[in-house]
Amino acid sequence: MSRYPTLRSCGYELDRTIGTGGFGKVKLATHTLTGEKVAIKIMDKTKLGKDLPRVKLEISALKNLSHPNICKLYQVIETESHCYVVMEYCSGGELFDHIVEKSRLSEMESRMFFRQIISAVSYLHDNGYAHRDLKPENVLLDREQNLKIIDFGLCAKPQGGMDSLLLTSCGSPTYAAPELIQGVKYHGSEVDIWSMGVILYALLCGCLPFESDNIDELFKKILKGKYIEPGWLSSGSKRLLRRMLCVDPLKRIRISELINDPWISLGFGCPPSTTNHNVDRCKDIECLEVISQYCEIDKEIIWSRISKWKYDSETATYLLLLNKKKYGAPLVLKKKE
Ligand SMILES: O=C(Nc1ccc2c(c1)CNCC2)c1ccc(F)cc1
Repeated sequence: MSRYPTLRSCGYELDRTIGTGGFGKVKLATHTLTGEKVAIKIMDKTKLGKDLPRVKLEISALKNLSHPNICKLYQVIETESHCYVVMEYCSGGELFDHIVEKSRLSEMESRMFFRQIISAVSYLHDNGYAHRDLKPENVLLDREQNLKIIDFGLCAKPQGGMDSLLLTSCGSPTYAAPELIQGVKYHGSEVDIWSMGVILYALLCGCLPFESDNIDELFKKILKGKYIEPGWLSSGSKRLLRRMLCVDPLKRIRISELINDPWISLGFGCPPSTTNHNVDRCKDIECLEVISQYCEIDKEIIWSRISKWKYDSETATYLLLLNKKKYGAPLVLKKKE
């Protein structure tokens, strides 16, 4: 009998563990009705303690966000003891492992991934959020090598909007901006730009710009902002890295300049897309028809329930059917036993 009977009764068949973190573990699972694979973050609420607000924050952020490069939330299941967060499965795993496998990426492949990060982060900032924990481990790949940002447990949506200052020092020091580790007030958008610079460096160089086993040494390196520029870097990529890994947040490149930087558009002829993406909130008659036939309920009634976006089993079934449609899988639901 599986250790999580709730999940089986909620329509998921659990598979192997694909990730573990401070909050709990992530297991691969199959959504029985659609046969789609999902990733389920399993958290023991009694053990979460001070981290419980982080989980709530991540869930509320994900409910408001819908973008092709942000990992999708399908369903939230809460019991007395556990919280289960059903997410989009990113079968390509961590971008970090992809870089390590190839030791470093070509300028073109780095640019292809980095444009997707820019698109996701500019969408985040336009919606008043700062991620604050951007790092290669939080950037996954789906089956078509599309990039997906995860882990919004440290994201901030400052009341006063993106121009108001934050103080909480958070995220991993290796990727954290100088002002964040100094504990001075900072803008969420500016620390995200710095972390994106660390990710771009990792893509192009296959290692990290600031590293040390000793935390004080690491802090000194970050505050100095000096890093090695390997010989293979083009002048365009060196210039961009210097603009992103700029110790003074006031002189650091802004997301609007980054989008229009010539290095970012090389070979693409246009800047990354920054249009608002709420495609998942659209009314898809075909998917509604499939659910309506399965439940034998009128599709307008189905839509009136789904369009409340409660992230319950109906939301999950609808979004997973949308997924199947997107990559041309047959729109069928498994017959009731
Ligand atoms: O899909 C996820 N992780 C994942 C998927 C595939 C693989 C891994 C992690 C790691 N090993 C290689 C294969 C995932 C998705 C959402 C999430 F919040 C956390 C993790």
